[in-house]
Amino acid sequence: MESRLPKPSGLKRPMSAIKQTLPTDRNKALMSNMNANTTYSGPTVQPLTRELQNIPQASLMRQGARALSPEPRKPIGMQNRSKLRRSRSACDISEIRQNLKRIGAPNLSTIPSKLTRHANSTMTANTTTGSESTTGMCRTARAGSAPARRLNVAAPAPAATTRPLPRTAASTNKAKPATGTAGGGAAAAAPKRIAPYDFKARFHDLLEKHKVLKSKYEKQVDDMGELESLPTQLEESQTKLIETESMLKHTQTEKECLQRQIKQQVERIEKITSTLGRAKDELDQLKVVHQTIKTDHDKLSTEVLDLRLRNEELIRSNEQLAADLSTCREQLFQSNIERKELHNTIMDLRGNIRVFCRVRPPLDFELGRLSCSWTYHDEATVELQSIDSQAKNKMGQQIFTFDQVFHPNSTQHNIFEMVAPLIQSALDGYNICIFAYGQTGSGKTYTMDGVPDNVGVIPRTVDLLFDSIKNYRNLGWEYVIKATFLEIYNEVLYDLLSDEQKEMEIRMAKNSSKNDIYVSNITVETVTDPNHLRQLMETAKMNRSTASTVGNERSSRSHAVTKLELIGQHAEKQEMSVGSINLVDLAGSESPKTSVRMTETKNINRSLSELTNVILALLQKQDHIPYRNSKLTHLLMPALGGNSKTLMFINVAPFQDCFQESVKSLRFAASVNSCKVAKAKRNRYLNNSTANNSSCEK
Ligand SMILES: Nc1ncnc2c1ncn2[C@@H]1O[C@H](COP(=O)(O)OP(=O)(O)OP(=O)(O)O)[C@@H](O)[C@H]1O
Repeated sequence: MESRLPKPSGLKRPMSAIKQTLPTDRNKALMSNMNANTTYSGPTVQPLTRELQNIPQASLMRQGARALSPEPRKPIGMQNRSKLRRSRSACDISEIRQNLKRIGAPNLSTIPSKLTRHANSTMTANTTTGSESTTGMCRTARAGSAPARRLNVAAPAPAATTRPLPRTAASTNKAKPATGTAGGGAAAAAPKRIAPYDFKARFHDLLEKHKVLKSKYEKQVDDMGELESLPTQLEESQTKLIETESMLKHTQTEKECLQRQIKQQVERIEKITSTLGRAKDELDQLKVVHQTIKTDHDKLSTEVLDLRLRNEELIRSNEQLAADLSTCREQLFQSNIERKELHNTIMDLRGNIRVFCRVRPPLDFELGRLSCSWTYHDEATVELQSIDSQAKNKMGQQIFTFDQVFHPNSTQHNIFEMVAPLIQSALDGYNICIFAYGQTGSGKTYTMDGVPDNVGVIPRTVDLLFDSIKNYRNLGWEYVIKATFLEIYNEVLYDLLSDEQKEMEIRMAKNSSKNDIYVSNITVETVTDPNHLRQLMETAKMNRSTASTVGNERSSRSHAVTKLELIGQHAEKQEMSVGSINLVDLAGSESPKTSVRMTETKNINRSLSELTNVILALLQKQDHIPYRNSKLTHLLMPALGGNSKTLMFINVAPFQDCFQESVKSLRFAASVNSCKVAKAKRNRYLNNSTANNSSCEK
């Protein structure tokens, strides 16, 4: 086939000037600049890419021209051939890649492997063809394999060691005969130079190169994409860096905080250590104390054992004593009953109505008043004489005998000594009535109430009652005291513990002996202690009607009756004892001639007169005793009628001007003293029977 192509000899080798302008060289220069700047800033292979893009186009153009134009081709100019020569071989690509590796472009690391793969595939594909290009590509691959392996190393290798020498090899091969076998496998694998006229071979060669370069280009494009993502990665890295810095700051803050805490903990540990030291010292001391206590404990344990033995002996002894005590108690109870019987027998022998006469002393402001002549023959007999001779002749010698006579020097204590046995009888279940009778200003209230610094019968009775109750408690008796305070003024009853105006009547108690009476609507207070009773007495005293009289500015113009009911129970013996004490402060008797309150005086004198009549009727043992003729006698009926022990104080003033009234009172008292009253009965109830439905023991 005749070819109109110029002969190969006509082809000229590329000029060195052209070679100097190869993109490879430009890339080398660029890479060296980049290495100098130590920074890689993006797609440094752009010029190479543009030229590489031109290669296939030129190749296609030539192919197209060849395919489309059967006409003889235009002679390829020198420039075209130099361009062909300037087209990059695989060695050039390896050189570029090495440069990229030197600048540390991490995304180009895949190039050698692809090159290697491409070279291998090319070698495999061209093994069958056995063309020179295959050998050349293998050389290229081998030349690029070392840098390819080194691309995976982080630090770029020196350019001298990694720089491939494709053209040198090519020139060496070109200098040496292609058929030489002395070089062994390397010489045999040297690329066979394509004849300049073998356009087909060259075309294939170029095609292969194009494929390689195209794949390289694609790889570069991929790498470019990856490189383009570097700013984003950089931003992310910066963001991460900022976050890391903030975390670092936070960590430093936490670290400082932890250091402070550590410091505090260290101080605390030091404190605890010192405290522990002190505690250890204390522990040592306590151990010593413990040892001492343990020794004492051992001693005490021994003593306890002895004491237990002693206690057992005492328990046995105590049981024996308890049995003896029980026997003694029984004997004491029986003895107490006998004592009560004997005591009350004595009281009976002394008389159920006893009369005590008391002559009061003149007061300091009364020393100028004339006194009668008083002669105290013995403790029971008193003689009274008027100092007026005319009256003395008329009245004669006045001698009176009573159960007891108290002269002006007698004290409140002397008086109460004689009263106390009666109070004891009240606790034994008897009704007691104590009243004071006498002229106004004679000392009745003084005897019954006394003055604050020298109390009379009623306050002393209260004290004695509560003392006796304590003693009776030891004998098994428990007492309850109920108190009422009543006033009779102008024949009307008043409750001294109440301010209310209410209807009050003296009534007979149902289902009882005929002498038992009670007052309706009266306030009954249960007294728990002496002070409580004194408060009640004070209230009653304040409520009591008083009015001034000629004889006494504080003279009471009414009868005051204080009643104390004593209810005792013996749980073991199931016995009950109910006694009462009536303490009566009578209104003073007064002559109507000297009185300025006639109505009061009339009522007072009438009630006192009725009291005299009742006592005389009792003395004469009349069938009818006029108790109901006055409120006073009606109220005192249980006390006068028999089931009672009555004590009457006759109070007299020592003065001459009181002589007539004194004689009158003393005569009345003497008549009462001679009155015989039936034997008193003890209110004793057995087996929890009540006072109202059981019969009294006689
Ligand atoms: N034994 C006494 N020792 C000292 N002073 C007494 C004695 N008896 C009475 N007095 C005093 O005499 C005065 C009159 O006594 P008291 O008030 O007791 O008489 P009275 O009989 O109660 O009079 P009335 O009937 O008017 O109430 C009082 O100042 C009283 O302190």
